[in-house]
Amino acid sequence: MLRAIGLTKQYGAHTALDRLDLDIRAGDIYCLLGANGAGKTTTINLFLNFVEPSSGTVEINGIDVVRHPVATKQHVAYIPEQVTLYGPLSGLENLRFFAGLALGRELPRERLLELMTQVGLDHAAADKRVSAYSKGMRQKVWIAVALAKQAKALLLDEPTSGLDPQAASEFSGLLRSAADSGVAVLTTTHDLFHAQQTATRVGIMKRGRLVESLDGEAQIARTDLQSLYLQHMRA
Ligand SMILES: Nc1ncnc2c1ncn2[C@@H]1O[C@H](COP(=O)(O)OP(=O)(O)OP(=O)(O)O)[C@@H](O)[C@H]1O
Repeated sequence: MLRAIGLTKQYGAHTALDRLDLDIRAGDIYCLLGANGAGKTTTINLFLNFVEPSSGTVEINGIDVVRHPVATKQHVAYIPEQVTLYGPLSGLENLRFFAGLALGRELPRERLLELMTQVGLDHAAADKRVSAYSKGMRQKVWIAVALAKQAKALLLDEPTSGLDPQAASEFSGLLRSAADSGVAVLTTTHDLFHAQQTATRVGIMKRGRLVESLDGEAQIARTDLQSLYLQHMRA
């Protein structure tokens, strides 16, 4: 679903991403780890066509992102670190607006409420102004937009930064249910605990290169992720 082949991004003489190969399938939750500047956000930005590759290929659902940027965007939802919503509007009104933009049609209130409930926002919360929402609640609205859009792939940049442990755990649950319904998830994170709890696959990046891959929950569960991570950072 999310595929990178020899994906490389140069900024002048600096190689931000160096021949990345990734194949993230429906149902995967792929957590990309790495120090500041390792190339994680660059990877997400390439999938979103925010930047163009210097070489290599990037595909969503088998479609080339560079050649068909509009078609590929229909299959993907993106949740940035800082979620932008309209503060004076309620969560439900925000969902109506952003889901409407994504779908090109307005969803009825019952469907919007159903989506809000699905992401753990009850009717009272749905009708509250977003300016009173916590970061976790704001992210839930974006997950609801992704569900409304029936996105096949979900891209997230450091989604748990600034979330308290309970909100982060709820967020993990939402990612897992999205993956269980066949969504391919790619998320960057510095939160090793979140990765260990949530991922079905883990990649560790260093200076633009993927230096470690863990495949499957069993392998992740028996790995001391922190030791492995620090070992790579020290090497
Ligand atoms: N627009 C740009 N122009 C020049 N260099 C850039 C640009 N964007 C990113 N870089 C460089 O590319 C490298 C990778 O950056 P990237 O943002 O992908 O790292 P990251 O792993 O997401 O880091 P962080 O954890 O801090 O978010 C860094 O050295 C960064 O300075």
